[in-house]
Amino acid sequence: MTDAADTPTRRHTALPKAQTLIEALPWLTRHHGKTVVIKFGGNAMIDDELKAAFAQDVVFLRQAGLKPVVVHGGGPQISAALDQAGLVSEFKAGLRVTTPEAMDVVRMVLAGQVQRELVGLLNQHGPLAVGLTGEDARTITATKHRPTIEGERIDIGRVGEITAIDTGAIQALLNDGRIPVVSSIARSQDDDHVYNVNADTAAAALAAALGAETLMVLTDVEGLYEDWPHSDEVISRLTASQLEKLLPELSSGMAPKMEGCLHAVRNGVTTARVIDGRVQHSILLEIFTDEGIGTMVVPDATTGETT
Ligand SMILES: Nc1ncnc2c1ncn2[C@@H]1O[C@H](COP(=O)(O)OP(=O)(O)O)[C@@H](O)[C@H]1O
Ligand SMILES: CC(=O)N[C@@H](CCC(=O)OP(=O)(O)O)C(=O)O
Repeated sequence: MTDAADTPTRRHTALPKAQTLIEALPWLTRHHGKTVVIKFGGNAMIDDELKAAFAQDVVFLRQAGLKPVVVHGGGPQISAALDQAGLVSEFKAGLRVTTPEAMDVVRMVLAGQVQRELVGLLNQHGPLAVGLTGEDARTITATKHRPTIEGERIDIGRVGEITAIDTGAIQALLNDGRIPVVSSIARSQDDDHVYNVNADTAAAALAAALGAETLMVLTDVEGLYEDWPHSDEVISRLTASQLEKLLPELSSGMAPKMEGCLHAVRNGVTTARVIDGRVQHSILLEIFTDEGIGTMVVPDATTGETT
């Protein structure tokens, strides 16, 4: 009698699965115990299936022995809520002009809606995710940010420039096996109010402060385009110095992302990657296979292969 495990059909389906698992072994070994900060952009949260796949990937990383920290955005969601409240959305230097009334909406949408939804999706897999904002346990402290446009410093309201990160609460959650989900709102070092911080900037600052191995930024394009918007040729790899030269040419949402990547790799993070959040399971493909896509930024001194 033939053993079921030996039937041709069984061999046919089981072997490719085993090969896929074995292919992941070097990456599992390399990343075990490492902290990965994942920025999930508002524009990448476009449909329910993608959000569910994102949650699966993050839980997979946790179960594979990595320490994922999620920092989420919510730009489009904030714009929709402001619109509903009859408040205008205006961006200057890539940042939302945030009046005190707009700040209430930003806080409500990020901490009360987007973060809650992600925590809920992650916790469908177990009691893992804990949501916090930069206000909690003084995780992110900021002062008023005054960007310079055409040589002039401008006032864009309650937008924060990060002055300090306290990683204590996040480290405690990681040590307890939890997945922190952080909203990019900072406590003010100057008054009792709070500040709106760009989520890419917050993710990069947290990655550096946590000594993360990887910063992964999920967005709604394939990576950094060489000649945007004229071509969709993706730059696959950049050193910190090469990126620094490109920064002045970058516009809109890409500027804070790439500034964040530069900050991260200049402050101890081994790689910073911008990847396409519209591709299901893009996190797993990036971490555990050689199918990595998107743009990878590495520190200047890196000569060896980093995948
Ligand atoms: N060089 C570039 N390469 C790719 N995208 C760019 C570039 N410059 C600007 N962009 C714009 O940046 C957007 C991503 O930033 P953003 O809208 O803030 O997304 P997120 O919500 O993920 O943070 C892209 O959809 C694209 O419109
Ligand atoms: C100061 C500032 O611009 N804050 C952002 C915070 C959310 C964010 O960054 O969301 P995305 O990652 O989806 O763009 C905003 O108000 O839209």
